[in-house]
Amino acid sequence: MSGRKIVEVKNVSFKYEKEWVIENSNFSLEEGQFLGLIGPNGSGKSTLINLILGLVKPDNGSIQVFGKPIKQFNDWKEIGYISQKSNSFNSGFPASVLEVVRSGLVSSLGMFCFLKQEHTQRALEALRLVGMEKFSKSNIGELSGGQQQRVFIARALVSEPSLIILDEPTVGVDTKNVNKFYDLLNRLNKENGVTLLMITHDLDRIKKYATEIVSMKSKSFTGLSDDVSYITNPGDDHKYEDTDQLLSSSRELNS
Ligand SMILES: Nc1ncnc2c1ncn2[C@@H]1O[C@H](COP(=O)(O)OP(=O)(O)OP(=O)(O)O)[C@@H](O)[C@H]1O
Repeated sequence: MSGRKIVEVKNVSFKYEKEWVIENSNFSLEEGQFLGLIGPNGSGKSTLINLILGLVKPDNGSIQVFGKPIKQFNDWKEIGYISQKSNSFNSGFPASVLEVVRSGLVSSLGMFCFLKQEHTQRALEALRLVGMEKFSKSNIGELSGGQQQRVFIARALVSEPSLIILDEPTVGVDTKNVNKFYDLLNRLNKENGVTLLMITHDLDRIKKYATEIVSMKSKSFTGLSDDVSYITNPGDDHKYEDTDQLLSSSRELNS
């Protein structure tokens, strides 16, 4: 790992309405990490992602992405995003796997560009990386949830991002395919050097694969990275029973 910070959240506070969702918190992500973000429902994990993607603005504090203040950052093709809703096409959805993957080029090429043979080749290469090349002509809705998620990884990969952010991507995916999906993420991280930030409730698997685990707690983050501030709140009613156990056992990850 290079140690280069590609996301840096400093002293950030954020509220949608009256109540703070994130309060005076710090978080950072380094190039090459596979960072698992865990925490109870409603603790603010997706909100952190929305802040990093610039979809909502912090009330206080600063956010830097790839070394730039988020307001100045515009190289969005560097970041791929996969949500939990990606894998829910029904069988009638009228797009082929190849079309779905090629649509991932829109952010780098612009809405009205003409797709060329070269773009099709890039899409096929991304499908090959996720082991889905032979499904390129299939209708996306005909695939299983797990296969659809692999296609969405390919769609995120086609613009060659340095960072992929995943928000509970395995919801609704069967166990066998979840295992394959984690293996794929591991390969992308280790062999292709893609940095990963993944929200998950799957403590067992994330413990096995992540290089770093950060937990949302008390509107803030706790974790094992030196860069993540550890802030506790004795009045915390957001208890995540497995978190402490997970964190203590995952110390081995970094030792
Ligand atoms: N658009 C919104 N407007 C108002 N409140 C919101 C909005 N989105 C989320 N919240 C609230 O902000 C808090 C944090 O929500 P968030 O979705 O970030 O949590 P989470 O940790 O991702 O939860 P989950 O694990 O259930 O996905 C919750 O109390 C939620 O109800």
